[in-house]
Amino acid sequence: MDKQQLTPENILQTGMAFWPAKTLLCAVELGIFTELARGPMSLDTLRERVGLHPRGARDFLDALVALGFLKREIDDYSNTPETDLFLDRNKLSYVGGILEMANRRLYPIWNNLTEALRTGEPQNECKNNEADLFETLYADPAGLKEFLSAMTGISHAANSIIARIFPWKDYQTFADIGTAQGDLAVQIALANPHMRGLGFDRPEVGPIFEQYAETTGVADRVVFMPGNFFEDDLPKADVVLMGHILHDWDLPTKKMLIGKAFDAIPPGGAFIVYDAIIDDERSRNAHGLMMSLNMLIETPGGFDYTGADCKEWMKEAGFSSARLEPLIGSDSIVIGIK
Ligand SMILES: C[S@@+](CC[C@H](N)C(=O)[O-])C[C@H]1O[C@@H](n2cnc3c(N)ncnc32)[C@H](O)[C@@H]1O
Repeated sequence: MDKQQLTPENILQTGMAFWPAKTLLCAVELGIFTELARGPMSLDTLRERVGLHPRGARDFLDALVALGFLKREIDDYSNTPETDLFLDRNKLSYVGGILEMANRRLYPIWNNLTEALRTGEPQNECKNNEADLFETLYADPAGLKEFLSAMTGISHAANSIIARIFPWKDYQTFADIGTAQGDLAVQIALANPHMRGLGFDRPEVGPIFEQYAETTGVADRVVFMPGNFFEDDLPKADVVLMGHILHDWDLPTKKMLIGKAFDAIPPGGAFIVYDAIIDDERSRNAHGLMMSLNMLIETPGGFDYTGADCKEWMKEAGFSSARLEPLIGSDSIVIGIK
């Protein structure tokens, strides 16, 4: 290619991408979208409600307009249809939990990516102490709530699709392993009134799961089972699911969990694995590859993997077939049939 046709645009946009990211994350932290969900507001009213100094307020709000997250008509600011639906904390459709966690935890620890790349060591709350991440986060009730809500935020869109595209009519029961707040279990139950299931997770998660199942109206068909997948067998069900579980752990643990899933389902049963699965050529799913870098920063041995990797591990565990199905964005599922 002629050098004159080259531009540095992609390089500069990516290098400076923390500007728009941090602008949006601050807006979520400040509750801008929740405030504007009450109705359009002038600069001064909004500024006072969320506590902004006059100096940066106008540029901040107009930057959010220019980024496509707010609208401004005459002198009033309002949410866009997307920010009103997904970033108002008072709506069940809120996905900002993942952005709150990104702002408070991931943004500072990603500042140590270079160190993680040089040492191979986690850079989060478990840096230099070898503690279990979940035990550490869940020791603080606010940390527990933030993490579980973050999981709903990052998984909700894919959960709704899994609840619709899988042939649920052929099955009766499911067990979602490492269920967090339980959004996948809830979406399956909402979309498939004949299905009954459970969410399996560490005991601390129980009350938040149960409250979510109650609020969403499926508590009669979706229950919580406390457990530890290192010590316990997995609950028996026609379909076992693991969303964002395998990527947290090293290869021997991944294989152990796949083996436990195999033992938990009957012949003909299904095991659904769901992650930001990397394309087999490892050259297109940038989000999946960076999710793996997030596992480098967050865990001692976790990593994301390709569909081919996962299918091979399933076959090794005894599954008779395994297939990959893309979901939305960078997410895919791998379905193993026993
Ligand atoms: C990355 S989150 C994934 C949550 C959810 N499946 C999703 O996709 O949004 C991992 C989950 O595994 C759970 N978990 C971690 N260690 C566990 C263990 N030893 N036994 C059971 N669950 C565990 C955590 O509490 C957390 O809910």
